[in-house]
Amino acid sequence: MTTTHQNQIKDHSPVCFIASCRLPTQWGEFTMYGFEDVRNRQEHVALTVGNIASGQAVLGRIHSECLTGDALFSKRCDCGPQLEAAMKAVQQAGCGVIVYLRQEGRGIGLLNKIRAYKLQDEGLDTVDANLALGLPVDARDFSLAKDILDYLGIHSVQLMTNNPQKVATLQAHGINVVNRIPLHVGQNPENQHYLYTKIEKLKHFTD
Ligand SMILES: Nc1nc2c(ncn2[C@@H]2O[C@H](COP(=O)(O)OP(=O)(O)OP(=O)(O)O)[C@@H](O)[C@H]2O)c(=O)[nH]1
Ligand SMILES: [Zn+2]
Repeated sequence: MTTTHQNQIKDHSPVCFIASCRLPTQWGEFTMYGFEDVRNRQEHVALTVGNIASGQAVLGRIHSECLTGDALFSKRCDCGPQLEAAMKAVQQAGCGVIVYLRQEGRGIGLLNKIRAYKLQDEGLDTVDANLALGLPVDARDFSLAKDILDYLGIHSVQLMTNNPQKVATLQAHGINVVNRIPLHVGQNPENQHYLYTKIEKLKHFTD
């Protein structure tokens, strides 16, 4: 199906709404909304529960794609357990949103992330591995999340994250982050150094 101009979220937005459906999961049912970034045909989704457009601050997470952690059970990171915890929390609250952005590997893509993982196997940390490849430490564009939240009628969130940059960037794009909810799950011996580097170099909250 081709994207039509009238699905565009806003005049200036590169994101188009395409379709929505039910998504039953082991934790309960979500509504899944599919979006397309017309610049690069990248596909993103949002999962919602309950009355998200009431004007109240909505419990939410902006999750970045991590094929290895979200789908392949990798212990190198904490992404899978964070996604699971966020989906459960939204279901328990009876209202909320998960915006799932397909910005794999902090935006460098899956194959570059594998290259970065190889350098980490040889001793570099998650930041220096990206730099050694001549790639940005973090190439994600959170403005897409703003456009998707706008489409859903959400202007204010209680954000589940440990990443101060994510909060700051969302605020800068006009999403009111009224509260940050720590999300410390999925620690294991394999991701100990990775989590340490996020705290030391990327200044993630330890709470
Ligand atoms: N380049 C690169 N990306 C990684 C690595 N490990 C995880 N990622 C990606 O990092 C993204 C998750 O970002 P994180 O920095 O772990 O956490 P965050 O989403 O910014 O912060 P939280 O909201 O607290 O989870 C996903 O896109 C993963 O694919 C790595 O070693 N190298
Ligand atoms: Zn991950």
